[in-house]
Amino acid sequence: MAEPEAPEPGKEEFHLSCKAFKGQEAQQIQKWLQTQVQVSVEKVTKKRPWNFAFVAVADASKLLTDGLAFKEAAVQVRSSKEAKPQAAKRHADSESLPDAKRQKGGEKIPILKELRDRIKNTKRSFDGDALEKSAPLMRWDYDTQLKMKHGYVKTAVRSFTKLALKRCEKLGRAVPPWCAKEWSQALGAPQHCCCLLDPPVGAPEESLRGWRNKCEFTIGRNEAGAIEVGFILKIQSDGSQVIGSVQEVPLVPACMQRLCRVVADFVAKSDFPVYDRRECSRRGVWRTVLARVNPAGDMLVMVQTTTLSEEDRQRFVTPLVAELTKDMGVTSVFLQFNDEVTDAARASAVVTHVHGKPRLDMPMLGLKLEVGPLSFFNPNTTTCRFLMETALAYLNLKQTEVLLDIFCGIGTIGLCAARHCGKVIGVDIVEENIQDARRNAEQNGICNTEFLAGKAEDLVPKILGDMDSTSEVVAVVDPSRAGLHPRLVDILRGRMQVSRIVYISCNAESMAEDVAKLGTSTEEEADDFVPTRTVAVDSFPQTVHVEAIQLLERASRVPDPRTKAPPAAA
Ligand SMILES: C[S@@+](CC[C@H](N)C(=O)[O-])C[C@H]1O[C@@H](n2cnc3c(N)ncnc32)[C@H](O)[C@@H]1O
Repeated sequence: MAEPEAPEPGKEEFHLSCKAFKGQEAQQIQKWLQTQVQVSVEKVTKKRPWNFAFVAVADASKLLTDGLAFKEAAVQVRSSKEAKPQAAKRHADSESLPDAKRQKGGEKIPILKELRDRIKNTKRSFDGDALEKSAPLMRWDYDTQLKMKHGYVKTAVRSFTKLALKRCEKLGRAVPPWCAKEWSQALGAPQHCCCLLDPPVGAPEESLRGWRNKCEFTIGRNEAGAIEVGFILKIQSDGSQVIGSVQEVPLVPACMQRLCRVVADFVAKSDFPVYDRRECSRRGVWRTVLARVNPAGDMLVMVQTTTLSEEDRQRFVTPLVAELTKDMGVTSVFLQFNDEVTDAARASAVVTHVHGKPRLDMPMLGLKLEVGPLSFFNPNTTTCRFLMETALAYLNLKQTEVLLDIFCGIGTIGLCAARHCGKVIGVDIVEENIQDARRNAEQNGICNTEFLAGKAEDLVPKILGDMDSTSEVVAVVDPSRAGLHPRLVDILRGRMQVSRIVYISCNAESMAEDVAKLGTSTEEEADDFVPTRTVAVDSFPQTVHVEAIQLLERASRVPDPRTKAPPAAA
């Protein structure tokens, strides 16, 4: 974080700090100084997240009185000269920053896990704007962000052995060899890591901003009560929400920022009210807007309302479509009806295609993929390519192998991998994803794929059970944040046809739990998995999120780095 600009020389300058300053604007501090403390203010330097400010005042006597308080919280006052030597310590002291870790070269890299935990704990009482909420890493340059993410994934890799040791103790079994310190040392892995860690894959300069290809905006009211289309900032105790503008949010592409303004104007002028989310009401019409954009700038938009009669629907659909399709690149418009308490509609909610093309083209590694409003697609088109390339390198497929693409979405990984292997079998719980995957295979002339809808934990045992024992299977798993179902872990570990697993995760902490389980079955003699290589891929610049790719191989195929002994016969 940049230090605040110091006040001009020659003025009486003070460093004020107070926990209630956090989230306040400079004008609020200035107003308090003038009206409550009654000092004449020359200058206030303060940024919103900081809990401190630099002020220059004409008469310091009132500032230096005991018991100075802002919103009933004590204010500490020091002269700026006195405060300066503290500046280096301030990163760690500030309530808004995670503890920093000093690297060998003297550079300080904040610890991402602490920031993530802090954000999780203050979710409901968040007191900032949409920029701070959705782009909390903005204050660090991108190089530092990438180091923070690499460090976070490294911490997760370090926990593989700790979690495996705990599990072995619980199961009363011996610890697998890859947990030994000597294993890590012989491999030349980073300290306390049981496997190699590749350099992180970052986003290119041109896609550090406006990278989201899909956003879901809420239609509601901002702090001042005006209609706003943007991100939820706060949920109040009565169920109402405060919506923050996305006009300054760097992850949102300019076309979607414009869309939010256009929809807000349209809603403000419409005869239908905004949906009131308070528990005592839960009435109204306008709820959310979903937008997807492709690299060509074509946009798909889905507007969610409560269920309307055909007559009411007709009253606003034509003018809404006219407004949306004026000059924003909107090529598809959908409506969704949702009468649930939350805006997360059920899979059975009615979705109607009301204008334009029914699908949006998403090019990927030479393929032409198509997505609908509800299909899953990686939210960052640029880094999705890097993610696919890295996953393919980790998969290292052979023509004799079958790729099991578990949690396949619209088939992105499987379709990119299809020409490198004998067959792809994809599984996803969402029927629309599977239909898209089949259509995508057909449109790209890919004939060696099969996509099945259902729960992975139910379908994968059947798929592997139907294969003969000599089949060579490689699995790629890309689950949601919760990680793998225990039944899926057991089946992947227990079926010897599965020789490698490439685990793609948006939550390295749940992945670590699964890696420990895949590496330690109840049977000590079993040929369990060994984590062999990891990499962080940053698909989410400016946010606290990162993807990790982990390769796991059967112990019998991994040479022991301590003895350089060849792998045991598979
Ligand atoms: C992180 S996405 C992965 C998408 C895909 N691999 C890609 O590259 O675009 C997780 C996917 O898991 C699916 N899913 C969630 N729970 C599931 C389950 N129990 N069984 C099968 N699929 C599931 C979701 O529908 C979603 O498409």
